[in-house]
Amino acid sequence: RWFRSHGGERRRKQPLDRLPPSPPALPVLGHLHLIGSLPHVSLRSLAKKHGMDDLMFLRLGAMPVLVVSSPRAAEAVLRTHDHVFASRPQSLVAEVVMYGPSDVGFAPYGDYWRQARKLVTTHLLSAKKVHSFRHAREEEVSRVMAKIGEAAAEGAAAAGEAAVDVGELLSSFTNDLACRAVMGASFRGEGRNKLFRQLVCDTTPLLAGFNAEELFPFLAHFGVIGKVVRARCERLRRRWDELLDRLIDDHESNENEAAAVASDDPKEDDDFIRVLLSVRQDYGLTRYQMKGLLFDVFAGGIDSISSTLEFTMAALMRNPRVMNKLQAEVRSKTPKGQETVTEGQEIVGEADLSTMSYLRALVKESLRLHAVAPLLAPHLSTASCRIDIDGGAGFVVVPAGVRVLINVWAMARDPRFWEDAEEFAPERFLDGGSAAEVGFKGNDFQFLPFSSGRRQCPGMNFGLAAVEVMLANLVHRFDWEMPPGKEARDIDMSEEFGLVVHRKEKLMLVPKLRV
Ligand code: HEM
Repeated sequence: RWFRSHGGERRRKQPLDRLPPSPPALPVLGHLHLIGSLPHVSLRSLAKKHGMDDLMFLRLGAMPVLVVSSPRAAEAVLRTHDHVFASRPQSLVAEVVMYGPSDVGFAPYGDYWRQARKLVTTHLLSAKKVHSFRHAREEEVSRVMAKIGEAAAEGAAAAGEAAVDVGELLSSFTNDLACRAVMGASFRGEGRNKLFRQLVCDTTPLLAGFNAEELFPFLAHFGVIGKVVRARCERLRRRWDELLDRLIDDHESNENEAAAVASDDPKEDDDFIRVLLSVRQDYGLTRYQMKGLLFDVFAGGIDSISSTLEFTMAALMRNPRVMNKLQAEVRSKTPKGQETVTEGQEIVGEADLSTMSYLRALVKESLRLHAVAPLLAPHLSTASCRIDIDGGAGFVVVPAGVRVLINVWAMARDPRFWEDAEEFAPERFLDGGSAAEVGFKGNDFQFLPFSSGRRQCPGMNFGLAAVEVMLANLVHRFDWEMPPGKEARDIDMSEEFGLVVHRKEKLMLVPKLRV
């Protein structure tokens, strides 16, 4: 229905329910054949090619999709009409693996999500709670520094070059950090950290979106695909249950803990399971819901931090000018002999980071060019919504039940909003720079690595604290070189799409102890 009669006896034609513009589509597939292995890149090209710079309406198989490609359209969706677009598409994977879903990330917009999110932001991921984990973070950083130190010493002793797999080191660091936050210092016992790491690796490919059963839901209901996916999800769910139930049981059966939980409000440095046990009654939490909330820490927190760190190290290697400036800042602000000593290692402590403005600008620049969630997580419209981004001239109507992909990657590289958009130049975020006022909080819609509005990442403080302290230490203690025969300018920055985008190629670097 494009037109309806309007205005009584004199029938004038008025536009009605004008969907956002759409490129030509094929039967059955819709626009699916136009999406390559990196959907954010394909969607940017498609929007450009057809001049659909703000909003574009697609059909991927049976799935209606709204693509948002400009800051003003993002503002309309994430701020003006946030309440309409704050839900999540439901899927078999979310239902089976995420307990309902009972986690925050995949829960549909509504009372449960509101309560769960309040719990998580108040008790698990608040700035105060993140600060209380600073010693734990410093200890985990010290362990990584010790490992790299050994590799550097081996390389020096053999007069050779001992390259380390930077991604492997960093993902084991963030996995251990998440385990420690969830279950406390005992997380290495029985190799629990390794079990979680394996489980996260096996689960994340299923969460990437664009699964066949979501694109063609009739397959999930009637076909063999549905059965296969369900069986796979149920196997994973059993493994999550086994690990999480054991941890919760251990916490519950510890007599001291039980007493503390019964009598006290959560304490500052309590691990997440203890916190959840202590607020369980206030929030009326079931065990399934507790497990759902813990799931988010592993699904949301591990890869996002390690991938950010790995892309940043790769970008630093390709830009020696920036690396030198960062090292100069970190080293001058934490001179030798004034490091924090943790676990026998001299490290840059978190207290030293507050004056490192170049470090903060660098993290912003890295997340601008390498947002680890380039399309955010998919949003879903829960009602029909009239969007007016053109001051009255160009309103469109988005129906209920449409999946929304916000291409923050494209906006962060758009020359209309950034000076020298493809340049890696942290200076733009420093005082006097062209993006000096642009921050992480979601008020600048051309820069949304943590999103904006109701569904904005609640783990931002947790994530940034880990990224900053690790980066500062990686460049403080070591100089980094390429393995023999390789040039830094040849480091391939290609990505692999998923719930979190990863580097396609391993980053192998040679650490040299700073002299
Ligand atoms: C550098 C690190 C991180 C980045 C760049 C990042 C980015 C994001 C993004 C882009 C979203 C989607 C927002 C949307 O759909 O509008 C998100 C959601 C979320 N993140 Fe993060 N994140 C990071 C770290 C973390 C950490 C450490 C945790 C938890 C420990 C976490 C927990 C979550 C949760 C629970 C959601 C879902 C929120 C909701 O649906 O209400 N994130 N994150």
